[in-house]
Amino acid sequence: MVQTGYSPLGLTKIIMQNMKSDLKNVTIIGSGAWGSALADLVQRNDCHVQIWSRQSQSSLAALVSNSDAIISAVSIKGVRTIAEKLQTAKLLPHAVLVSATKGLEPTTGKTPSQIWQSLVPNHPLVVLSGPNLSKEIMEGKPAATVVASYNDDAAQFIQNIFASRNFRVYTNSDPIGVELGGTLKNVIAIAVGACDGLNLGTNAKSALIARSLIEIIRVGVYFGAQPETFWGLSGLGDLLATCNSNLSRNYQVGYAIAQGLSLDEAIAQVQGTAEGVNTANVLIEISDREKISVPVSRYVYRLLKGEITLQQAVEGLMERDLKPENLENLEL
Ligand SMILES: NC(=O)C1=CN([C@@H]2O[C@H](COP(=O)(O)OP(=O)(O)OC[C@H]3O[C@@H](n4cnc5c(N)ncnc54)[C@H](OP(=O)(O)O)[C@@H]3O)[C@@H](O)[C@H]2O)C=CC1
Ligand SMILES: O=C(CO)COP(=O)(O)O
Repeated sequence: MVQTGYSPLGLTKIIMQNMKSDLKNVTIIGSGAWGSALADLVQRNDCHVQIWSRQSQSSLAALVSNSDAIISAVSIKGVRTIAEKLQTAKLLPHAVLVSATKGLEPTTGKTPSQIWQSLVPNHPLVVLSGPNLSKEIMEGKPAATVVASYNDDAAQFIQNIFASRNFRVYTNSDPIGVELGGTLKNVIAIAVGACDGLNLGTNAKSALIARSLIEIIRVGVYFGAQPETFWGLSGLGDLLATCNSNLSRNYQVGYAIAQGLSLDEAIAQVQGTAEGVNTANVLIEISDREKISVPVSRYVYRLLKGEITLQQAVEGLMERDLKPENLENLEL
């Protein structure tokens, strides 16, 4: 992602002015679980927050015309439509866009930030991702996240908007890595939910998480991410959160399948969006095309497609050819 069309120095000045003024205007797009939690966080920080969803009567263009920060928390299927709306809207010149979606676009294989960047290139873009189960955040429990951007000033601006006593916010300069950590772990959370649903034990679960992190890094490197980003909050951190909590919708999908439910039944039972199902499809298309080895995600994909049973997935993973652990060569 290359930021074009604005002056970083000008942005710094405007951001500093904004930080000093009492009230920042923030628009959150998406009133689902995550949009609502993010709105709650921003509200704690003396910001004027407005939430817009596709059900709103108000015009999005009118709402964002005075926003210092515009935060998109819709699921992946809504990202392009929303970005297209903002493409034609008149935004404040210094407005910062924040993408909080964890998914991959089916038709293009693009990440949300890539979609935003291609459609609204003249505004700084920040990716927000981390181990952030919305229910815990709504309950005011302590959590940490990452705001990543190629533009340091924009990342710091968003850091200040969100940071509070209960929400620790780190900046990072690898947005694509931060974004993919949050996106790809959703597929793994399905695998781990199934592993727990089958009661396969802590050794199996730990092996699954550790080996999955390696395949997440391989995909990340293909997308141009820094491998070390995945050891942080948005990679390992989010993998642990999502694979260890039955608050995770993706984990719930895997668990339900292990209880004998079909994928459709599992999705129907889960409240809200489980992005890992679609992400598995897109990821396998990419890994087939680019010859990236993603064994765990591939078994999740085949399981969700109904090509194999869960038992066959477990056997298939255990019976793969023996090989070195090979932590130095993560591109393969
Ligand atoms: N919940 C969580 O703990 C976290 C979620 N995320 C990510 O945030 C994103 C949203 O998740 P979450 O809020 O939990 O999901 P929900 O299912 O609760 O909400 C989804 C949101 O996306 C909107 N949406 C869906 N499709 C479209 C569309 N075609 N056009 C416009 N808007 C659309 C929905 O609008 P409507 O209400 O009108 O249907 C709703 O606002 C996901 O990518 C998720 O992975 C990230 C971190 C934490
Ligand atoms: O991304 C999340 C936590 O960081 C939310 O996970 P689920 O989408 O699986 O609920």
